[in-house]
Amino acid sequence: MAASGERRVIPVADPAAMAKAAAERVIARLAENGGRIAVCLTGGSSPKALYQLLATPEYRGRIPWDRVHWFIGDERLVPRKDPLHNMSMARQAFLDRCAPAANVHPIPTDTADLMDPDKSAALYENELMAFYGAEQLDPARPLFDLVLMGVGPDGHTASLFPGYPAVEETARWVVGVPKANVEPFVPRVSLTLPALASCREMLFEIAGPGKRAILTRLLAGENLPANRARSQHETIWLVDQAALPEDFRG
Ligand SMILES: O=C1O[C@H](COP(=O)(O)O)[C@@H](O)[C@H](O)[C@H]1O
Repeated sequence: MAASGERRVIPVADPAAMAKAAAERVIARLAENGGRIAVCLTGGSSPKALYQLLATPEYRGRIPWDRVHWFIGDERLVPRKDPLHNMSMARQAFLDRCAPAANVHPIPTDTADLMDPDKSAALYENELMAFYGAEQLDPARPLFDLVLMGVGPDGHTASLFPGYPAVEETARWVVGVPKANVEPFVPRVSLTLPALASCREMLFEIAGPGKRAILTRLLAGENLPANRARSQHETIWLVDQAALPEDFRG
């Protein structure tokens, strides 16, 4: 196991192998906790194959669904039916078929007065604090058993974009992200680095040739949000061959 704050890069062949490797890590991490389990999901395209795999007979029976609670690391303030809605993607891929409805914890986005990122963030922060049972994170008792993450082409992770204040937040668990340098942009809500770090494992999935340029910068140590997102315990980057820069290929 990697020491606190360290990151381990695990190369995999392709997106299918990545989904399988990620699914095995999910199962192993869930098996370590005999009580109530908290998983923070991610949006984007990268985790979809993993989510679909978790609903297959091979994996479905290995997950203690009644004990696992599913949160989301960031959300766009769009209606639930919008394809950009991160939790809806996870619901369609596996949660709606497998998880008890009460164990799915979406960021609220679906009423007109909640289309305000700060309001939505405050509500989700309250929900997380109520679930955790405290308003301060205790390093000895992580908020999440597992946090899944992805990397955007500019080095953002969750909805923590380079150069925007949300990346520097140290007190809040969840913040509104009213703007960022992406087009088209819709207001977002994101867990902060301290909240995401409060986990036993942070697992990134990074795949495809479109990720190679940003991965080269990240592996060179550039100060970007995805490089600053580290678990207090174990941080794993699953990277497929197409995304891996030449220097790191075996
Ligand atoms: O904007 C987002 O992008 C990142 C990366 O997404 P991917 O499609 O490149 O995998 C994702 O982690 C985040 O949840 C999402 O809101």
